[in-house]
Amino acid sequence: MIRQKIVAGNWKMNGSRESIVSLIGGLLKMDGSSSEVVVAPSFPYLSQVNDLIDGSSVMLAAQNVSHELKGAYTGEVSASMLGDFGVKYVLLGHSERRSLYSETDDIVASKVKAVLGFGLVPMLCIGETLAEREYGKTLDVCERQIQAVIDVVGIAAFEQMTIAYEPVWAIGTGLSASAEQAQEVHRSIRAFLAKSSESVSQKVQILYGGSVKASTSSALFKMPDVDGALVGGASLDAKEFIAIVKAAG
Ligand SMILES: O=C[C@H](O)COP(=O)(O)O
Repeated sequence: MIRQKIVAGNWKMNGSRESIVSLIGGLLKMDGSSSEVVVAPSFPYLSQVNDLIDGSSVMLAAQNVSHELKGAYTGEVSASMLGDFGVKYVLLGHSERRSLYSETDDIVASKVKAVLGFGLVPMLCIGETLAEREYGKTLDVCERQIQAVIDVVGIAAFEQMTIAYEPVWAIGTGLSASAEQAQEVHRSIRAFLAKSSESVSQKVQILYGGSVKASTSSALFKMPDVDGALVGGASLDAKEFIAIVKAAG
């Protein structure tokens, strides 16, 4: 099955009104791409970015959401609010949220449910730490993180989702997984999904994230089960990010 590639830039807690005008200005000069290009600014900039990308094919993502739908939850942002600002994708379960903000598999699953309820697309981030890889637990961890979501929303919901495999040891370290290492895990994730539904496993886009750069991206994108990239640091540089999008085709 042919799956469209997605190249998503997770800006994390970076940027200003000014830097965003220049970054999006750079991205909009890009020639047409057959891949879907997505940017994920911090909450305060969603509206600005939504205006700047209006009329282009660039899509908007949020980096987090509340699992609650509305009410007395000071400081939280709901899925319906994200929908109001043109958000299509929501990153969920990023390892920084899991490790720094104690997001458990159950919390991530409830966020996925909230996001799906408003017609947005969860981008479910999964991946193992270095210690887990060294103990041979990579697949156990990825499968546990996915199963927690299947248990709450069901396998069919994965047709409306994307998965980002991001080995924690590769995030922000400059140590990208090799294309072969990524392919091996992506293939196994798809095989795991196939145990619940073959057709869903073939449709779901599985992105790789972790120190993706233009120089390493072409090899990654040649892998049959790598359907794009979730890019952190390199997405803050328009030239580098465009080069990654071009590598995706
Ligand atoms: O969401 C993106 C990942 O955390 C990757 O970040 P990175 O490209 O800076 O390693």
